[in-house]
Amino acid sequence: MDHNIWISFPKAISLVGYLIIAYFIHITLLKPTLNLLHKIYHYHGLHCLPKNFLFGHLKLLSPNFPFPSNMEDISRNMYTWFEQTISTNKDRSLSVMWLGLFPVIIISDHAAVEAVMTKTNVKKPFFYKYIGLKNGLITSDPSLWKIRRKAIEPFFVTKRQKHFVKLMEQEIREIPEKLLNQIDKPIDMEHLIHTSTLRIIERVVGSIPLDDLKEEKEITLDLLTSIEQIAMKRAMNPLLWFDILINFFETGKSYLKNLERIETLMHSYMEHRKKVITLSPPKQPEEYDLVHLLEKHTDQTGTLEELVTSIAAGHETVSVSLRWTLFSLGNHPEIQKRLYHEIIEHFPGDTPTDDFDKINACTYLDKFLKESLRLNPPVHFIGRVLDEDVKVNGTKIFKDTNIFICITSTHRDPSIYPDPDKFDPERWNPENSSKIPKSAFIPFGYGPRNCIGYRYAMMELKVYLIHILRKFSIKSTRTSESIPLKSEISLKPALPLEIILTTRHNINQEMKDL
Ligand code: HEM
Repeated sequence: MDHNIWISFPKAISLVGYLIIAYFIHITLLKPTLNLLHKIYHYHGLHCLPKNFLFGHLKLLSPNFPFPSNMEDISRNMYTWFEQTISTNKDRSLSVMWLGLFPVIIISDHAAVEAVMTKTNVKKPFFYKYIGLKNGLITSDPSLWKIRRKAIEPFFVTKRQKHFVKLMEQEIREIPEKLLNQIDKPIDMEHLIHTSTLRIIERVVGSIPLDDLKEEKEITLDLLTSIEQIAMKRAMNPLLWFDILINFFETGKSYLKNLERIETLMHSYMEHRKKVITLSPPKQPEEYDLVHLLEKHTDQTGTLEELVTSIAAGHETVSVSLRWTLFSLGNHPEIQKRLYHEIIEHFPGDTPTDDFDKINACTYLDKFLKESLRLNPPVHFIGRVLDEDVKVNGTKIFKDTNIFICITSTHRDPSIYPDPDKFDPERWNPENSSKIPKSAFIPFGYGPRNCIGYRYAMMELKVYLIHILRKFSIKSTRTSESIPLKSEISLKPALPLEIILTTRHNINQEMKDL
């Protein structure tokens, strides 16, 4: 009897071992494979561009696949892919992007946006992590996101915008002066605006004086641009999805090095900030920067994550929007004239533009900017992964599916925006705008994970426009339609947005000219 027990014990041990291995295989291999097969079967009937059975749309997006392609090709193809997919989907039902065998569901209809983007427990798709923002607000998972969002939200409330606008004014009032040697010839203000928006956000969130650390700021711009581009390259090539493999590619190596360099830079910004604050500590509560606030709620790692997130999210988006708004003005002299009138009525001569309430009284400026953000949203698609199944336009989207919301398409829905390609600020008159569903205008996202900096962004755009427009009249060298677009993480013009600035010597003369 005893003998039998001793024989069955090792057997029992091996049985448990087999069960553990079987469970492990089930969890790591079998379950995900079955889930994937189920999704492939479920989504294969949805609208999509012609695809390869195994590689899906990867060759369309990344022409050298399986080898890394040139970034310019990927970003242009990506935009073209979106355009063709949406334009061939007449009823705005769901579409699919097939990254190999992996489906990404594309939505654009405002009802679908409402169904997906109002969910709170959302994760971001896998490729967001390539942007290098770690657990910063944009990329963090729901549990950490809730804590950090609650902590950071007070920093961006309206009361603080009144202080931000004063800081913005300090930088932006210098811009017309800097442009004086560039008048009467075609220019793209990309570098000037890009540097300037970075200087402001670093001043606002990290107390870095506008003129300090010039070299570091230039390097930051280059590094963030390069990381954004490689992130897109990684997303479009499954071989680059694995951290372990990117080390075998030159771009992968330089990407990792760039991430390290950004971290080092953030440390040096923090060091510099310490010195600045010791020399001149903030006097009023509104002068406290974001780092002050973060230090109360998180450790040094968390503070750095949020610092780099707000710097990355808070300069390029504003910069691209501003370039588009100036370019659009240069193509619409009538709109420019009306805006100019409004601006000089509220801010004649060199009146400082740091009066929050007066800026908000410029209602046409607000409508004009909304129209510009509708037609040229700097972020043209955003991603979601839901933790529950959701029914969208009659089709079930399973939990854990990658979903892209295509903002450019949401903003050109003809049933919401008649004559959608027309640049028409009048759409935003109260009697018209009251008919536009909130989920149909989403340049700053929608729902709980919307843009935390949207008031800041709108205010900054307004201050820039007031300063530039009251000093210069603007003509564009091309039409908006002739500018090809490319899709990196943000949507960018693939050609310079050239404008010609002319000094407004004399207001009366200018009125006649316009
Ligand atoms: C015109 C300028 C801007 C545009 C078009 C824009 C657009 C967006 C969009 C579409 C999202 C949602 C992303 C998603 O759901 O995945 C977002 C999120 C975010 N934006 Fe902006 N943004 C702008 C300016 C700013 C500025 C100035 C800041 C900071 C000062 C900022 C900080 C953030 C942050 C931290 C998030 C993540 C919010 C969260 O998940 O809780 N953005 N932005």
